[in-house]
Order: sequence, then structure tokens, then C-alpha cells
Amino acid sequence: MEEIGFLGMGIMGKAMAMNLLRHGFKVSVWNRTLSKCDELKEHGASVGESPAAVIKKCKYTIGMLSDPPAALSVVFDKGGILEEICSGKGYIDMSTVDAETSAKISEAVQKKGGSFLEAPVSGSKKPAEDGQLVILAAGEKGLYDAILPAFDVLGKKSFFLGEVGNGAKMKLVVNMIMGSMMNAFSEGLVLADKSGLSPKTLLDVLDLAAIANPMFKMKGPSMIENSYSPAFPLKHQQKDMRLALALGDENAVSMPVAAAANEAFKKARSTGLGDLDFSAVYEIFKVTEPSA
Ligand SMILES: NC(=O)C1=CN([C@@H]2O[C@H](COP(=O)(O)OP(=O)(O)OC[C@H]3O[C@@H](n4cnc5c(N)ncnc54)[C@H](OP(=O)(O)O)[C@@H]3O)[C@@H](O)[C@H]2O)C=CC1
Ligand SMILES: O=CC(=O)O
Repeated sequence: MEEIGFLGMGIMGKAMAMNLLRHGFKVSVWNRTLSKCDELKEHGASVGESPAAVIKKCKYTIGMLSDPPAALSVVFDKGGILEEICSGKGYIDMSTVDAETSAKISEAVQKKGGSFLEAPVSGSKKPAEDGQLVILAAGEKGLYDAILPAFDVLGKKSFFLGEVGNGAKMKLVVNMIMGSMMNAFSEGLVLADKSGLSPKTLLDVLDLAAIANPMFKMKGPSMIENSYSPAFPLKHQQKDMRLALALGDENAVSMPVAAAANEAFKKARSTGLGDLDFSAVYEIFKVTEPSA
């Protein structure tokens, strides 16, 4: 396949671009903080000086940026995608954003004659390293078909969900559920501990019960060690809760559980836990009321 552009060398983008390189793809990368491209360069990637420079060089370019302002910035700002995107080129945004952000980008890219696909992913740092992501694509089907060889390397399964916005919405629903589960899990760990049970034994029981799941299994042991090395940064999980709640507002869906979870993530951010893993929300539940 032709050289693939990759914008955003954060936790996910770096792992995904590395994976493409490992599978023999030629990759051209860009990151706002340029030094984060060094390791990729050592593994054979070329480095572009701006998103526009990468788009100019590559037929297909993937973006993996933190949030809606970042996703919009690489498209609309000086040196951005719009300066070089044209007929025959495609942009695939794999960031987690809301449907409105995706639609804005899609419209602008198409106005210049380019193709657009949104393709947020489910799965964190390790699945990204192992090519085990779940890809939630929507937009131009021709671009989806063309980029599938790369998706087959990045993920274990790709879904094509129709018109732009459906991928973003699916991702927000999934992460709203994940964030709510992480809150219930944290409360349960604290309740076990405070009521004299072993949190470690709780993990063993949960793993054999009807609610066993990969997230509890993966995060539980590090949480009880108070270890929160970021795989999925808490600030991004809170962004996803916020965007999912806005989707709930638009559709008049009452979401009291997600709203409470969002408050806990906000509180965690306000106490400086935003750059840690989202499982650090556990710390919020450990804080006990001072006795009167
Ligand atoms: N980590 C995870 O487990 C998962 C994350 N996601 C989603 O993937 C996306 C990326 O996540 P992740 O890699 O963890 O995040 P990181 O915070 O590790 O990386 C964010 C990236 O966005 C860039 N960026 C931020 N602001 C701007 C801006 N204004 N202009 C240009 N670039 C900018 C950063 O550049 P710089 O280095 O210069 O700061 C960096 O490359 C997010 O939308 C997240 O919600 C989805 C699934 C799993
Ligand atoms: O967005 C995070 C994930 O683990 O999926």
C-alpha cells in the first residue's frame, strides 16, 4: 500500500503508527510537539513539518488527536490539512470527538474535493500496540474500502456504520458505559475495603461472576496497588463523558448514572489526576468524610 500519513503521536497515535511500520507500511508522521516523532523516525518513519506537508506527501492520512479543539486545529489552522487536501486524497480521523466536530471536518474536506472517514477506536494502549482495536468507522465507503488493509493491521474488527457522526456516537455510547462501570467498580473496591473484605479477593470473585470483564481484570490489580500509569488518560475519559451527556441532552435521554460518573471524573481532574489513567477516579472514592 502507498505511504500513510499519521498526525498525532500521543499514547495511541504512536502505538498505531509503530504497528503500521512493523507491518511494512511506509509512514509519514507529524506531531505538534515534534520531539515525540523521534522514536518513529528511528524505526523508519519520515517526519513532516506540518499536517499540510504530510497530506501533500500521502494519499491517505490518519489523525489521532486528543479532543475536538485538537481535531479541528489540525484541519483548519495554518499549515493544516485543508491547505493540501484535494481530489484523490483521503483523511481518516480516529480521534474520539462528537458528531458535530466530525461533520465540520467532513464538510470542509469534501469542499476541497477530498474524502473523509471518521474512525474512532475502542481499546486502549495495549490493544493499540497489539493491533487489537475495534474500529468504528463512518463516512465515505470508498475511503473505508481503500484504508481497510491498514485497519486490518490496527484492529481486530472494523465496523462500517454509515453516515458521518455514527462512528463518533457509537464511540461515545461505549465510553459512557465504560466510564460508568469504572465508577461502580471503584465504589465496590472501596466498599469491600471499608467493610473489612479483601479487595484482592473481590477481584477474584468478580472474575468468576456474571459481570466478569476485561476492564476489571486488567485495571483491578493496578488500582489496588494505587498505580495509575496512563493508558487511557482520565482527562480524555471525562471529555468522553461530557460529550456523551451532550448527546443525551440532544436526544432527551435521561442519564443519571453517567452524570454522576462525570462528576467523579471532573472532581478527579480538579484534584490533579487528569493525566493519570482513568482508573485513578478510584482515589476520589477513597476520601472519607472528616469525623465531626
Ligand atoms: N489512550 C486510550 O486508551 C484511548 C484514547 N482514545 C482517544 O484517542 C485520542 C488520542 O488519545 P491519546 O493518544 O491517549 O491522547 P494523548 O493525550 O496521549 O495524545 C494527544 C495527542 O493530541 C495532540 N494534540 C493535543 N492538542 C493539540 C492541538 N491543539 N493541536 C495539535 N495536536 C494536539 C498531542 O500533541 P502533543 O504531543 O504536542 O501534546 C498528542 O499527539 C483521544 O481522542 C482519546 O479520547 C481512544 C481509545 C483509547
Ligand atoms: O477510549 C478508551 C478505550 O479504552 O477504548
